[in-house]
Amino acid sequence: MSSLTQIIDNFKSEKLVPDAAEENPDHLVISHDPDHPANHICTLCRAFYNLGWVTGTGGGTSIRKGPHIFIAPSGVQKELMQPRDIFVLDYASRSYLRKPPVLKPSACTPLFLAAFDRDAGCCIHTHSQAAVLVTLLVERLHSQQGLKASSQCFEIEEIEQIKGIPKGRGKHGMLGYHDRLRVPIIENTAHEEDLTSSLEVAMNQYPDTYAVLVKRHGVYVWGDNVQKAKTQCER
Ligand SMILES: CSCCC(=O)C(=O)COP(=O)(O)O
Ligand SMILES: [Zn+2]
Repeated sequence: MSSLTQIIDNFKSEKLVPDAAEENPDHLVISHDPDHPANHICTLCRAFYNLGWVTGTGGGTSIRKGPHIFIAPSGVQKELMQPRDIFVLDYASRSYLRKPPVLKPSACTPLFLAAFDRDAGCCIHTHSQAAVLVTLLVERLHSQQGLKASSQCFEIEEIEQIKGIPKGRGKHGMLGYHDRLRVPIIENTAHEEDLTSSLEVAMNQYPDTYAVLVKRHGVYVWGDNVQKAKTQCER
């Protein structure tokens, strides 16, 4: 090591010169790798917009990579986001390592964290019209049958697509064609973040689920990694 490098390193280790990384956390979101979470969130949200899932600023995606959680900003057109717009949270301390100026982190953040607390690697929230329609249909069926609103759940079997859904957390393999997929439905709230406690209750009541429907709103889907969350959401 040259003596100059050594002097610089000594200065850095004594914190006499701040690391460039400490001064400017942009390195956390700037990468040429398309699979870097900051790039991946933007690519996924553009695709989800084209499916009609995140229109009108609604919905979003969050990815966990190592100690970091990457989160989209709130109230922006999700299909137009750039990596520089992405927030980075330290999962352990729940403190922000990078906050883009002016923007606020997604209102879905506490719900995304509930999925990460269940070992998810990615959580996707959509306002898919199919998801909203399912919640309306189940609501109608329940009221026709005089059932309690608090116990609503979408159940389906003998449909090819459920073969792409894992049996459950800690369980080996995927559901079979004749298995029954159960997706709990929670009541909507006026503010997204207020959904957190009922989402957590549903996650505990249905420990095998990888999705929770939100009545008259949309769906949260998570998976062990980005690919699994995306494909499970598409089903
Ligand atoms: C018009 S969207 C209302 C809030 C909402 O449901 C949502 O999913 C948006 O979350 P954001 O990430 O934009 O805070
Ligand atoms: Zn929403």
